[in-house]
Amino acid sequence: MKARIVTLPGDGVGPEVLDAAVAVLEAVAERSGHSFEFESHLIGGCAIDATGEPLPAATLEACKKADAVLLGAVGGPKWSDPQAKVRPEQGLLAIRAALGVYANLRPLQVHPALASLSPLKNEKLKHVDVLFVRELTGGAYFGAKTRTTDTATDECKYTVAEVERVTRRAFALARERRQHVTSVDKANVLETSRLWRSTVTRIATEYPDVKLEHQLVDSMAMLLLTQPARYDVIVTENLFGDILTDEAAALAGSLGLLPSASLGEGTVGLYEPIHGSAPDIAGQGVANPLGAILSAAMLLRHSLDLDVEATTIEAAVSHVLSNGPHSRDIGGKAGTAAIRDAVIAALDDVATPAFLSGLRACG
Ligand SMILES: NC(=O)C1=CN([C@@H]2O[C@H](COP(=O)(O)OP(=O)(O)OC[C@H]3O[C@@H](n4cnc5c(N)ncnc54)[C@H](O)[C@@H]3O)[C@@H](O)[C@H]2O)C=CC1
Ligand SMILES: CC(C)CC(=O)C(=O)O
Ligand SMILES: [Mg+2]
Repeated sequence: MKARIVTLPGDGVGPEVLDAAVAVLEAVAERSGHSFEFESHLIGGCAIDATGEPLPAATLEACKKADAVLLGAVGGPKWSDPQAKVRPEQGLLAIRAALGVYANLRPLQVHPALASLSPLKNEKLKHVDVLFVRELTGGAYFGAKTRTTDTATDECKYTVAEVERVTRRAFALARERRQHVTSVDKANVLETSRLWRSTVTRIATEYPDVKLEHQLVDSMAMLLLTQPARYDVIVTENLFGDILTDEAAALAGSLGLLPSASLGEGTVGLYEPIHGSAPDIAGQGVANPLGAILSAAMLLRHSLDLDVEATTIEAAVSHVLSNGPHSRDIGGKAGTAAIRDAVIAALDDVATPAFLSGLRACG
C-alpha cells in the first residue's frame, strides 16, 4: 500500500514526539512492504512566526489532499500573551473544523507495568479499557467570544445534528466493544446539556443492543478515578471530553501515553497525542513519544485500514512498557530517542507472519 501522510510537528515537544512516530512508521513500512510518503507542514506558533497565520493555506491544502494527518502539539509561552491577536491553538481548532473531524477517539488502558504509578492501586485497574468519544468541532471552543474591559463571554452552542452524529459514532463503536455507553453532560444546569441528553436518549433507541446511562460531569470526574473499570464507551461534549481525558491519563501513568484519532465522515483523519506542547520539558529530548507512536498506530488502523500493522505497533509499545526502557514521566531515565529505538527494535520481537507478509509479497 502507498500512502501520503502529512505531518504537522507544531511547537514544543510536538516535533520531538512526531519524529519518533514517523521513525516507527518508517520502520513498519520497511518491515511490511508498504510505502509511506511524508510531507511536513507548519501549524501553530511556528506557523505564526513564519507566516503570521496559525493555519497557513498551504498546510490546509496539503492536509485535504493527504491520506491522513499526524500532528504533534501546538502552543507555548512565546505565543500566550493575553493581548495576542492570533494564537497557536486557533490553528488546531481550525484544522479540526476544516477537516470536519467531529469525533475524537481517546482510548484509555492501564499497562500492568505502570499500575504502581496510578492513583488507583488495586485489582480494578487490570480491567480498565475505556474509549472516550469526545465531540470535537462544537461547543464552547467554537462559539462566539466577546470581551470588554470587565466582561468576557464564550458561547457554548450545540445543534441536534452535531449531537446525533457523534452519538451514532459512539454507539457504533460500543457495539464492537462491551455494548455500553455512558453519556456525560451537565443537564441539571446547562441548556446545551439538556439538548445533548434528549438527543442521545433518542439516538440510543436505534441501538437496542447497547445499554445507555447518563452521568453528570462533576460526579463523572470522581467516578473515573474510583471505578474506571465500570466504563466502556464514554461520549461527551468538547470541553468536558478535553478535561476528563487528561484526568484519565493519570490512571494510565502519564499524559504522554495517550493517543487519539479524530474522525469525520469520509474525510481525512487527524491523529495526535492528547497532550500539549509541554513547554516545561521541550527541547530536552525527554518527552515520552508513546502517545504519538500510538496515534500513528491509530492512523494505520482508521485511515489506511492496516489493522495488523497497527496492532504490531501497539504490541511493540506494550513490550517496551513491560521490559523498559521507560521515559522520565513514568519513572525511568530514557530519552525520547531511546524509547523510539526500543519500540522499533520491539517490532521485530512482536512481528507476526501476517505483519511480515507484505514484505514477503514484495520481496
Ligand atoms: N493538542 C495540542 O496541541 C494541545 C496544546 N496545548 C497547549 O500546550 C501548551 C502547554 O499546556 P499544558 O497545560 O502545560 O499541557 P501539556 O499537555 O503540554 O503538559 C502538561 C504536563 O504534562 C507533561 N507532558 C505532556 N506531554 C508529555 C510527554 N509527551 N512526555 C512527558 N511529559 C509530558 C508536561 O511536561 C506538563 O508537565 C499550552 O500552550 C496549551 O495551549 C495543550 C493541550 C493540547
Ligand atoms: C489546545 C486545545 C485547542 C484543545 C486541547 O487541549 C485538546 O484537544 O486536548
Ligand atoms: Mg487537552
